[in-house]
Amino acid sequence: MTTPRTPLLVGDGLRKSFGRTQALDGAGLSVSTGEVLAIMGASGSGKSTLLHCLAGIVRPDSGTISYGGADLVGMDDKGRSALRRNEFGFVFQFGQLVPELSCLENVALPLRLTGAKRKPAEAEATEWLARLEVDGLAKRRPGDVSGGQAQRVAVARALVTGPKVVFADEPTGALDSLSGEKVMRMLTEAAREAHAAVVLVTHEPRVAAYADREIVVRDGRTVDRELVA
Ligand SMILES: Nc1ncnc2c1ncn2[C@@H]1O[C@H](COP(=O)(O)OP(=O)(O)OP(=O)(O)O)[C@@H](O)[C@H]1O
Repeated sequence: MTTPRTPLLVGDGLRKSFGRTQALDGAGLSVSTGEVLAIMGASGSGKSTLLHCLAGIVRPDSGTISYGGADLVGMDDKGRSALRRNEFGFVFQFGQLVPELSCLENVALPLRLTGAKRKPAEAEATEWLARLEVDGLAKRRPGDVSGGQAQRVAVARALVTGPKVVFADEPTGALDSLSGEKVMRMLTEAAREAHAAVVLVTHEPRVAAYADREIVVRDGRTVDRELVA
């Protein structure tokens, strides 16, 4: 899993301020197809801002981001939304599932948004729920399942469109350690099988242990884990 591969997503010299707070001060990283990369660091160091920049959610003040050779910083909002919808998947800490929809409808939603008809979308969603071992919850609403189950539904939803990159921001942050381990194992196994890269923000070493490689963010700058004493 650690053989060198062609970088898929590369950020370099990224700077971003919110008012007088400098969240990023020259951060950079690269992730390759099929690679699981953990971004670690203390609270407020800039991890989420870095992930949001790389995912095309937040535009950096300066620096470059290349995705498959395309310039993500210079791309217009329409192009960035299309990329997020078609090429990226997202798993956040909590609250990402639509409460009014069933778990099945939640997983089918990204496919529906890309124009798929209800039946094939739900058939695909059913397969993903089964892979994440939550197919028994298909008809339930997110509010009626456990936190760990909801995160596995969220992982199914992130992967259902066959994304090239999955961005996961503290995906186990609201879970007990046992449920967290299960979510991480399933997320990384499913992503590896699908040859998707994973960019994972976490402050927990146990969670980062599922990654192929770790980088650390300190005061808005990135350092390779191997170089950190
Ligand atoms: N939308 C925003 N508006 C104002 N300040 C922000 C915003 N987003 C981030 N910041 C600030 O930028 C800095 C970096 O925040 P960021 O969320 O990226 O850090 P983090 O390492 O992910 O933190 P945590 O582990 O606590 O989630 C912090 O000082 C934060 O308060």
